[in-house]
Amino acid sequence: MGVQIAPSLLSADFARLADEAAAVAEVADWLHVDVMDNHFVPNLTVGRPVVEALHKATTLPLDCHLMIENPDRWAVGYAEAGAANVTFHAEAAADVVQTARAIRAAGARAGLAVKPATPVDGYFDVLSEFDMLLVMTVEPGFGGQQFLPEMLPKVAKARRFLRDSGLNLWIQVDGGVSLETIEACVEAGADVFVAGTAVYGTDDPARAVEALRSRAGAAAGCGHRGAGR
Ligand SMILES: O=C(CO)[C@@H](O)[C@H](O)COP(=O)(O)O
Ligand SMILES: [Fe+2]
Repeated sequence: MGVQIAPSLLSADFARLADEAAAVAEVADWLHVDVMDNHFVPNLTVGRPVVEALHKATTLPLDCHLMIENPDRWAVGYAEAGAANVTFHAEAAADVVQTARAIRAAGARAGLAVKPATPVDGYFDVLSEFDMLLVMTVEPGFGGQQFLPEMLPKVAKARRFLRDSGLNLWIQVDGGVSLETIEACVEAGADVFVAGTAVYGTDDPARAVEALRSRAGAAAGCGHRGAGR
């Protein structure tokens, strides 16, 4: 599995989402859409109608990160809306396995996200139900926060477990990922990189994606687009 770069629209211009998606369409692997409900996190962004509209507006696979309560009820709707990946928070779900199965049955990949304070070990026994593990490298809720390097051992531990058990999941990192932090993430075992500020906070988002890919690819030894499974 190669390096995947997923620019986060959270740092884009919300009045021009289709244009912002188009700006990275030739160079990104996925487009990361942060769904926040103002309950699970103290911020409110977009929901299913915007995901449906984006699905029509871009060819990029949509990587939906649900920061919402009761994903057991709502997550499947994002798969039905056309998301390629639907990732929900372990802390918010009553039954992570049932929810993952519902997402997969609706045709999307399932992702499990953990907040910085949540140990990952408690979920090792359910990872076979998932396509991706998201290790948050900031407290979820806002873009532009400082990367938490103390999350890297969590990534490394998860990668070791996946290797030892022969499971083929992506490990995504999200929060404060930049040219300064991406190499350490690769070295810890991450292979999917969400970047908001480091992409849309620049004058040239496409170039920023390419720079992140080349730095991650150099550290991983395989950076070309489409190198994923
Ligand atoms: O899920 C989140 C925030 O909760 C992220 O996806 C942010 O959008 C990342 O933004 P940067 O830290 O890259 O600016
Ligand atoms: Fe996110």
